Amino acid sequence: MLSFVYDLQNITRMYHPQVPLDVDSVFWQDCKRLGCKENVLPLLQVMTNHLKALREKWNSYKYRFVPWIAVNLRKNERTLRRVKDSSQDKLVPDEEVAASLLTLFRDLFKNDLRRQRAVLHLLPDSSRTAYQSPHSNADSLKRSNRHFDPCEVMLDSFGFCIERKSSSLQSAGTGVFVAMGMVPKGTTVAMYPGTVYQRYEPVFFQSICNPFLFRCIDGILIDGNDKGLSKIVHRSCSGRDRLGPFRLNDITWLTANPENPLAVGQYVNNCSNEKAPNVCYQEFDVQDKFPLELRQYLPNVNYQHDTHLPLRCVVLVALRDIHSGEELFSNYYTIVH
Ligand SMILES: C[S@@+](CC[C@H](N)C(=O)[O-])C[C@H]1O[C@@H](n2cnc3c(N)ncnc32)[C@H](O)[C@@H]1O
Repeated sequence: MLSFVYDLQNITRMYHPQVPLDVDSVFWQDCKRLGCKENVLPLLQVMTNHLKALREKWNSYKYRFVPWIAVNLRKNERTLRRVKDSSQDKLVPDEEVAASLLTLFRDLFKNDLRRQRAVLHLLPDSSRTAYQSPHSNADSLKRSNRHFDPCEVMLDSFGFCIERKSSSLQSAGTGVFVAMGMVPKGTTVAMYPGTVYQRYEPVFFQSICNPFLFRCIDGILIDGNDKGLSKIVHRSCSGRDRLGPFRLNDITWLTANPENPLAVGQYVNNCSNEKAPNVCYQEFDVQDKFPLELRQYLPNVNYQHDTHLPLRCVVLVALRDIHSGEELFSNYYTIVH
């Protein structure tokens, strides 16, 4: 045992050279009084640090560990979202979601006209005129002369904007907050970006150590991880799906400054018994009539090229009015009865 303790002390010395092992501390005196031949204080410090690191890792991982979910879900009743039928999962109609996205995407497009010349050139006259039409209010006039930050555009279009920053929950990493303005109940607050996999498509390697895999009710998966293999796959699929100058999806959500400011929904944290959910996920299939020039802001891409299915997106919708400074919390688990 003592040799084991001795080894650990040497390890402590290697990793914590600042820990004085032979200090004549009160603790060491107590150890000696208890008959210990070695100073176990550094050993205890190392063990405490390791246990702390392990506990943090577990706290962050447990939400993906199926046995933990099975045992604990019912204990945390508040963290469950229950819907009677999968058809009742949607809080607001698809038309409302589409209208919100179109409003924001049009404003983002107008804000970026200088870079959109090649696309603009190929649009029918009516659409081109609509994007280039003189603006009515003073704010929009200013915008026509200057390129605004996407978050400013969002604030102008929706009356609020969101941002990523350190979560208000301990050891929950990054979260998403309402940075400015107020989000009315039923509004589309964010989008869940990522590569879309049909239920039969391979996702094993991308899923390793990946907390960003979102499973839709029908089994479609969205990989919202902005690092590693997931990032490479998303970039590759996005580069593949181009139509001349028309980009059909957005890859800037993989960076710190997404062109579509909604595309940070993958960073929304799970609610807890203390923090009630204020947003919920809602699936949204992009229809063929969605304007080609605005698809460049869609943060999702199909893994498979020749799928005839509409592109699956997931949006987060406000469950109540959410005020500036509040963090967004969703339900990671929806139970369909
Ligand atoms: C989809 S990610 C959310 C973004 C994450 N916060 C980050 O910074 O990468 C899911 C992970 O966030 C962490 N998380 C989410 N909700 C949490 C909560 N209520 N308490 C602690 N950790 C949480 C867990 O590590 C979980 O695996």
